[in-house]
Amino acid sequence: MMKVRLGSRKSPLALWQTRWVAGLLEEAHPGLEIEVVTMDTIGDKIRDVPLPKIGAKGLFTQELEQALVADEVDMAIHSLKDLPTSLPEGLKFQGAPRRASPADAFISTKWKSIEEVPEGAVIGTGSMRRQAQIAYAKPGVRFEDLRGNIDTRLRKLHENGWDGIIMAAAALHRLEAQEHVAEEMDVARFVPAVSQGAVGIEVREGRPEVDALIEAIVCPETMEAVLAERHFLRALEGGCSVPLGAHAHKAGGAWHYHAWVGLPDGSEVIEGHYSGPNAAELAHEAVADFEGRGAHELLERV
Ligand SMILES: NCc1[nH]cc(CCC(=O)O)c1CC(=O)O
Repeated sequence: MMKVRLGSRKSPLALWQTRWVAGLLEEAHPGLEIEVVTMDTIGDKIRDVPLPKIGAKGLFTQELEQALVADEVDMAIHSLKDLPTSLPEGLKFQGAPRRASPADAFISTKWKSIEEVPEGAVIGTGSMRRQAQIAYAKPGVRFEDLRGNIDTRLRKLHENGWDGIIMAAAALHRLEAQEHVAEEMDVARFVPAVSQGAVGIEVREGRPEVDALIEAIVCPETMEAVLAERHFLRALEGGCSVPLGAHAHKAGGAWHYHAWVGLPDGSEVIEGHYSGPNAAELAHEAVADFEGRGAHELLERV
């Protein structure tokens, strides 16, 4: 009988995701023994500084990667959105189970939808992408930085009397906090972050027995989507936190790819839609198109 150690952050969302992966692995491999090893990351330890100001990549993943390299865990379980597109030597992104909703959720007790929010309203978000997309859709809205786990964010919404906050819909579903959601935002307007809603499994290279365990729980359609989205981020990334979204999904037998970059104040935006039989090819098409339209130069101004 084989045993695997899963590395996880300690936040309620991270633990939910790790236990979900553990359950899928147990179901696929009866008799497999699983241990969950929890740890804090820099992102967990530094709670009061806006993430872009901390300035490093992999704020929520580095300690898990160190545990992988040190052979203290066999798999690191991440919100795939938090996993940088370039990984340390010897590590690889090996798989993702079926993705949940990639959408953002609007949370408010004052307004039923982001559309209703008036000029001068205050929205809490720590994400440059969310700020840029809302500023573009709703000029005149103001922003406050927001960090912390789900409970902290909901508490700040109420304490500060803000008009709303934005969080990943998947996170709220997983923690059964949907009652707070005013609206699941339209992904056609508010293009999700790369890999939002997906859980990613990172492993050491050269361990085929571990790869084989993961193979059984991977969703091929999810993998095609998230790899295509990660390609766009990797090609265009200017800094540690960028106002960039990419969303690939399959519908009606074809892949649809939507890419977005903008300035944080929403004053300039580049957006593209691509369709075809293969998500990876659409990602390459999107990168070439965005490069030709000055996306690197736009992101350098952020
Ligand atoms: N570090 C932020 C982060 N990383 C992953 C999630 C949510 C889960 C997901 O997108 O898969 C969140 C919170 C949020 O975006 O509101």
